[in-house]
Amino acid sequence: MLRRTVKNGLRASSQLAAIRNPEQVQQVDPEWETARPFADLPGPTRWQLFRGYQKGGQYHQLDFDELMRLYRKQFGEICMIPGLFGMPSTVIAFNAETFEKVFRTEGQWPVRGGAEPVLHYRENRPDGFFKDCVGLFSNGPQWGKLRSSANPVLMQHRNVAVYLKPMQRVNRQFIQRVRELRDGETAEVPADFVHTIKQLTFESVATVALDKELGLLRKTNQPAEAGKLFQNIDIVMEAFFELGLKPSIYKYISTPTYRKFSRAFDEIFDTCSLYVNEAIERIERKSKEGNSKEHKSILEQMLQVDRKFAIVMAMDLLMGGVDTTTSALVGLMLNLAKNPEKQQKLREELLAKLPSPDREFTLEEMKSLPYLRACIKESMRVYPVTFGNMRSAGADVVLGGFRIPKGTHLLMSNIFLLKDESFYARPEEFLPERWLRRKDADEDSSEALISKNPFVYLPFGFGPRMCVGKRIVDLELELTVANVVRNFHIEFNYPTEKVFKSTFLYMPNIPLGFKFTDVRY
Ligand code: HEM
Repeated sequence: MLRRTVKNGLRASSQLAAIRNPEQVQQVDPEWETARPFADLPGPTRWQLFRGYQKGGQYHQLDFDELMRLYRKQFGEICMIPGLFGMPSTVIAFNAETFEKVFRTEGQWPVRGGAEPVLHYRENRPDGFFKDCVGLFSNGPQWGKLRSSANPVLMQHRNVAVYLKPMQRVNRQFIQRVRELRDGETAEVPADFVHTIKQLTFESVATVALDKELGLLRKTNQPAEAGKLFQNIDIVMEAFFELGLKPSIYKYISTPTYRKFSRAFDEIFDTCSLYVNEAIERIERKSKEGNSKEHKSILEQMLQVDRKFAIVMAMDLLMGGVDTTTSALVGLMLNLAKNPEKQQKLREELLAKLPSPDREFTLEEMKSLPYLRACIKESMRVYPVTFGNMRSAGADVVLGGFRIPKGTHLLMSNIFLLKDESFYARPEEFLPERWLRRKDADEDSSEALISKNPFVYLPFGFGPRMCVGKRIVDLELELTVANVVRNFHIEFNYPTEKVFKSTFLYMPNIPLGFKFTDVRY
């Protein structure tokens, strides 16, 4: 194999450099010859791990981040966790220099593991529907082809305008729903409010992926098949973490969890196909009537690639876009509730742009809300949505002084760095100011408050494989939080210890009895 120096690749200064120049990878690390062998990586033996997971063992029933904390304490900044029962062995790394090196050498088609249950289902579907279109959770050239078709539709700024109106409508329904749900006396919403937030994020993604308002936020007459789709996405996500993160024999014998997962997936497939077919009819009808929109919807643009692509993308967007955004929104509402002076500062920024309650944001207005953006960024630092990022090594690299062969599964966990004083001053505080540029800043901002290393904070991943929903989620979070804060004072009068439980994602784990009182204009 042709081996070149890795130096140039590691010097690249921006994410774009790696995206534009995949040739920088496939090189040999100059430290390789002197590094320690892979087999010397610290970590538990298979037996210690197996024992540890049994009842009474040290790893038994630990939350994901408790487990990470313990591994780090026991084995240091990099360790090797052997695979059990068909799971791949995984190297876990906790420092930013390692992350940078992995991302800089990830190659043209970065490989991310962890989605095996989805791939297993799709590759084994009897009708072979997914044979030549496995979806964005695949790897290699298959993924590369799909992602090149998805990027121009989903990652372009000019397409953001397409989401604005439907998301505004969903937002109006959500505000109305909060008013219906809150208690007449206490103004608190019910403990299961997370369900309503999930409906909101589901509706928001569906307006993009299916070009359809599903009506889940309505008080009555919620369409049955939309409710079923919502439920099935929930089932799939829960089973996905169970099958993907815990040792399981589902690839060899269909376990009850796998059967539940695949049944839900069958129904998701049927409903998404139905909605896409409806959309095709709608679009054709409009076109015949000479009524086609100037700006094509996302689904119309995906249908231009082909029908199968549109269906698979709709499924992937629904899977990727509901729990993640729910977690981010809950975190942000909690941070604003617990920091009323920051909430008020945000409200002042919003009301300065939109002094009247019944007007809606234009795209132009959305562009100049620096404090809102800072609040969102800071909230995902305080309450991260994922524990970090995953890759398979794209080349032979030296990490933490050890040789890591190409293809090794890597889990890069940044959760501890986000709360580390050497990266973020006053790390436990919610300080949106730390993300403001100098011109928007005040006394609470300081360059010293924020990490200089761009690899510490990567909530949406990195490079060509980064979150394909990034543009959607930016608009969705900005619009939703802006509308909630200009309509309501948010309070949360309960403790916030252990608010989130971590599996692969951090999901809310306590009753969410937020108090919403109307803002008086
Ligand atoms: C706050 C919300 C969100 C967060 C924190 C988030 C985070 C991430 C991360 C970390 C990745 C992996 C990136 C990498 O490997 O480099 C990812 C991938 C992905 N996300 Fe998101 N995401 C969010 C919202 C969304 C939304 C709203 C959608 C859909 C509309 C979405 C769809 C996807 C898909 C399909 C992938 C796989 C992309 C690929 O592998 O090519 N995500 N996301």
